[in-house]
Amino acid sequence: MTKAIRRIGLLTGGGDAPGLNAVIRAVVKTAVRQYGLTVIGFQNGFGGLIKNQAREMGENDVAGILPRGGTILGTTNRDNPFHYPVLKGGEMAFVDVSDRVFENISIHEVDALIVIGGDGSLSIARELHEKGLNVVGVPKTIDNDLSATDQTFGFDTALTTATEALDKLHTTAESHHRVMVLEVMGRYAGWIALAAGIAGGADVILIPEIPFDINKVIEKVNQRSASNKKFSIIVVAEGAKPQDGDVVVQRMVEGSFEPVRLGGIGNVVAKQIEDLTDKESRVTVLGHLQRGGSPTAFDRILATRYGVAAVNLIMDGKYGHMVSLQGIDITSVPLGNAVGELRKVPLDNHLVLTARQLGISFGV
Ligand SMILES: Nc1ncnc2c1ncn2[C@@H]1O[C@H](COP(=O)(O)OP(=O)(O)O)[C@@H](O)[C@H]1O
Ligand SMILES: O=P(O)(O)OC[C@H]1O[C@](O)(COP(=O)(O)O)[C@@H](O)[C@@H]1O
Ligand SMILES: [Mg+2]
Repeated sequence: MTKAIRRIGLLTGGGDAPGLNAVIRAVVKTAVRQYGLTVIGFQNGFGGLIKNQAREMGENDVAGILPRGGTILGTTNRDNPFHYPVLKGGEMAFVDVSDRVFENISIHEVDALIVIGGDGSLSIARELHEKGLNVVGVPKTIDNDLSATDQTFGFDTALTTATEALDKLHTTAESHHRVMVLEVMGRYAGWIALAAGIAGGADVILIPEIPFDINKVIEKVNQRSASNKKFSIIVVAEGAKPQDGDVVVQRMVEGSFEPVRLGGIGNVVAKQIEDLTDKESRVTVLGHLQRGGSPTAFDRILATRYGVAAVNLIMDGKYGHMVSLQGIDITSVPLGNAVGELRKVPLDNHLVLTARQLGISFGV
């Protein structure tokens, strides 16, 4: 007979996304009210599970956090228990410390763990499940590039922030007859740029999935000038690249599984526009503003539904699964599916087709 569930663990991993607190709140409320469980929150992603930084969480601890951005548990994009940095003879080495995770799980008598994270955190969750831990996953990323769910929470808020930025850039672009470039997040997938570009009325959208030709971008700007539209708005994903070049790397983050941080393509595009046209151009890099602030109503609802469903998955004994949005239903998929291929923008996606019909240029 399977052991009765009395205590569950919870952590948030990877880059934060608006809505994490809404998931935490829903997990605690459902666990406590519906099933009479005790919830242990591990702090700072897998770091807390490795270093035994944990605390019990009751309904009072989650009061008032629904509209708050960030995560009250803290997070990190380091601290992989299967690839953990330690100093050995003055040199940094990466070792497997996953046994510590099992020790701490046992210290807190946790029967099952909920991991809220992106492809990285969910990959670790899958490995821990393969090693015998009762784990379920909740998908998060503002990039919306997890293929096993129709949408991740955080994306709608990031999209709203990017759209508001485009609205503001429009008024100043119009006054100064300038070309305004907005660089948004999205290292492998251009969902934020694409959706915000349509919602914010951009003239050019540059995404990682469609390498661009700067001459085509300039052609669009010049066409607009010729038709008496003296300004243009360009939205570019940080992972966009020219057909004859590569992505622009901003920095390397030591100790990170994926150390490359992108950024700077907006400046490259703006400089080329100034060099090759008679227009002035300015760049805005939206950066982490997209990851901060209060989640939209859509993200609060999605995150809440995910949190409730994750506790139900545990009670159903569906370990090694992740909650997933399929159409309007919350279902579950194996963690293996969740961390397979990233969901990039297909070239025949309805948003791409809509943009093309509106005359928005993808720089090709
Ligand atoms: N493909 C992968 N397989 C295993 N671990 C990974 C992988 N990618 C990232 N990680 C680890 O997962 C953690 C979180 O990854 P990160 O990409 O920052 O967040 P997210 O969970 O949002 O994808 C980091 O500790 C990183 O070392
Ligand atoms: O937190 P950092 O190191 O600045 O990372 C920035 C990256 O994180 C993201 O915001 C989200 O990525 P994850 O979903 O993998 O956490 C990317 O869009 C961006 O490239
Ligand atoms: Mg990741």
